[in-house]
Amino acid sequence: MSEAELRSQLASLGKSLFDRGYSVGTAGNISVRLPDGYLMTPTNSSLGRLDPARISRLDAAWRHIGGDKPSKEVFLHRAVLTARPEAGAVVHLHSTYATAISCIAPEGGDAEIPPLTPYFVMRIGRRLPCVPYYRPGDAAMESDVHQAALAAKALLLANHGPVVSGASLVEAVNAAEELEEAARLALLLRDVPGVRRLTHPQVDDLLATFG
Ligand SMILES: O=C(CO)COP(=O)(O)O
Ligand SMILES: [Zn+2]
Repeated sequence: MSEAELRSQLASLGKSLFDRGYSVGTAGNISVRLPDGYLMTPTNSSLGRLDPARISRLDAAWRHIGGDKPSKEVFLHRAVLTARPEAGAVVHLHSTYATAISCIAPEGGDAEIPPLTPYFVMRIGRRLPCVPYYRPGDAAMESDVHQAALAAKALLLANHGPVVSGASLVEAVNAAEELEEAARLALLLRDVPGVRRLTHPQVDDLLATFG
């Protein structure tokens, strides 16, 4: 896809996420890898009202070279995109249920989202690390996020929200939506007795087929 096409896809997917309540106010940010740099949502912008022409442009060294000032979470996106060379995009949201899980999960450990349905396993995988709390935009988070991203496609920022990567922008958005649904199911069924999880062989089969 051309840069112009990616800019308009970013604006329309941002609006779609916003319109369905995955992001409120100016929460969340999205980055897309280009052959010679990155696109990033501008800081303090609503995902629902992105102007394709004003989306921030960074060069291959992550310097701001065009558009509005980039998200304060540049370090977060850089940590994930450098850890995962196959990733083409990163979506960070404050979506309600995944954020709720980020307030329960052990800092520095893995979030307990049971494998209840195939699509969570297919889109996110086996692990969901929870990076210890940092102030939004704190450059000090980069190393912890990088470590977590080496081990998993998606992670949680403690008491903040989910960060999801994908091979393309569409795949990252799909995975972020799937994570939100899995988090919602996990909380809905948290204290319900007799919940059936996918078995280890079922999870292995999904990862071997779609992983
Ligand atoms: O989600 C956010 C901070 O974590 C939003 O920050 P920005 O508006 O700088 O992208
Ligand atoms: Zn945030």
